Amino acid sequence: MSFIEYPDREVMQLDLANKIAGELRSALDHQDRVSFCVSGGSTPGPVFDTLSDVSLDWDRVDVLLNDERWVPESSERSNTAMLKRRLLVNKAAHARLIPLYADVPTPEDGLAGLMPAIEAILPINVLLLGMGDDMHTASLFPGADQLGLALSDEAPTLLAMRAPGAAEPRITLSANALKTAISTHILITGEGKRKAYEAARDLPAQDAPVSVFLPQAHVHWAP
Ligand SMILES: O=C(O)[C@H](O)[C@@H](O)[C@H](O)[C@H](O)COP(=O)(O)O
Repeated sequence: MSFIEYPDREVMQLDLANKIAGELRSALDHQDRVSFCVSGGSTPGPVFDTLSDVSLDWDRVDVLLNDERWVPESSERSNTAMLKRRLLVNKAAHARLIPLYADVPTPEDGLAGLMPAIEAILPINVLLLGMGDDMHTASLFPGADQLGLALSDEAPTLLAMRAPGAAEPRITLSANALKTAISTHILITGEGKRKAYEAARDLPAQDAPVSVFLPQAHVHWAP
């Protein structure tokens, strides 16, 4: 595990984009296809902007979200729409998006159709996680209805998730699926998330789901 502190967000975003590009290129030297699993939310956008214009064999890269809010792409809350605006453009437009949303009423309705394509691209080559002030990551929220299962060895690859801290029903990769990652990066900004990260190191997974990834993660932080 490593904690990398940057003087400002722009330096961090550029450095992390370069690190991820290097890891993807290295994986592409050894595999026909590689998988890049990314967080939604508001923090990773500038990293995606930089990555989208990096030269690599994007047509051999499978991109998927860690999790998704169960909303259509027309919603401003859609992580899929954000990904299509910020990452899957320019050179990276040639990447293949593995969907994490389907136009059915609930995430439970979508699981069976979405799961096979995700299982087919595991293990993850490069994983980019975010974190909330409540120490959730992906949609593994403290107090979530299926958190225990999602953190367990028996977890399926994909689960529906509802939580007091989540504005809408979610779908999320399980901890097991996310922990297949060969390289894990966690991207956080601001004093609140730094304090949350420091607290998470000493808390059980049920209270700090992000903690299960810390031993193998490179945590990138800027004020
Ligand atoms: O769907 C989501 O919201 C994300 O996948 C989630 O896990 C995110 O990474 C954190 O909530 C941080 O979000 P911000 O980057 O917006 O603070």
